[in-house]
Amino acid sequence: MYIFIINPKAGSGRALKVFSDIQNSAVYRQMDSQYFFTEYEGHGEAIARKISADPEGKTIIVVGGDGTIHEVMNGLISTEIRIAFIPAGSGNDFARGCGIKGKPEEILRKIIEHNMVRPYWIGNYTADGYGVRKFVNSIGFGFDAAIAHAANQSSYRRFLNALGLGTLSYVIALIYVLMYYKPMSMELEIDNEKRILKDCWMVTIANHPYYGGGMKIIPTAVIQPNVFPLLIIHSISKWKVLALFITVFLGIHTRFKEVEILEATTLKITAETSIPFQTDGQTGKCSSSLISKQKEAVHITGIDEAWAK
Ligand SMILES: Nc1ncnc2c1ncn2[C@@H]1O[C@H](COP(=O)(O)OP(=O)(O)OP(=O)(O)O)[C@@H](O)[C@H]1O
Repeated sequence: MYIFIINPKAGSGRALKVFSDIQNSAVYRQMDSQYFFTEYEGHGEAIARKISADPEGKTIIVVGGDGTIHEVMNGLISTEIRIAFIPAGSGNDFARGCGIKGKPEEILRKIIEHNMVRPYWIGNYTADGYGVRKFVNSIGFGFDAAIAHAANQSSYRRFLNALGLGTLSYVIALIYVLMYYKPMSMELEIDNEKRILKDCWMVTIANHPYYGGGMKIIPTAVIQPNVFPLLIIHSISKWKVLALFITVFLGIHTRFKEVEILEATTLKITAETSIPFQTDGQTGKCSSSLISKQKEAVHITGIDEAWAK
């Protein structure tokens, strides 16, 4: 049984058009399927929780953006269920990271005909000691989270997303946040080794390279169990941060001496003040967080042959 979860708001309404095209396709008519539209923020999580309570023989097909797949993964109570993703959001970094390519109908055909599955290890995090939540693409603390927050709040984001210029809204937010943002003091405990960074701009952990609608924030990130890469930017001038972010688009920002890329199995972040954070583009604030990888992989289907393992 294939169960679609569609976010009608994703991609400024694009998910509705994508799902309507899917329903008109020949492949959809052959499928034993059901569908649910999300009706409010967090509804994707509630639907996924209910479906995955009885996972046998089921595949959830998410039609939406990174926020929708984030909700669905957070709702899963079993990793036995298969997950497929048809990108219809404005960023779609999860699809890039997993090698989900092609037109919606082609992806649907791969889901039902190729039957290939790839394990994917999502991340766990806590914020201020509250229950464990999951991140699918990345979690970031500091400057990048402040940018994501400003972009999410902006009036121009919807308009630019509708024109397919989602990354431009990120760039505008970046310049705006750069004007007022001040680096923070953070204590990092990386696999039990403590470091105090007095002038820390950002710390980002990624399950695959893509971020902010196609930027390769950690170009070397690979889908793997147990270990995650973390990128730290600290002790850098404002103007150099701007230069650094321009080079993110070329993937050469990691050559700056102020950029460190490490690997860890656990990371604890603490700060005296509240730090902005973003998980898969959704934002919040906290003064402590613990990050690790979920032990069991989730099973992703609908991927390109070259990516299947
Ligand atoms: N019916 C709804 N009304 C309002 N918001 C909704 C509804 N259903 C889901 N949402 C919210 O929509 C938000 C945005 O969804 P999503 O991130 O998938 O799309 P996007 O922002 O266009 O894509 P991306 O994150 O890839 O840029 C999610 O955080 C989700 O909670």
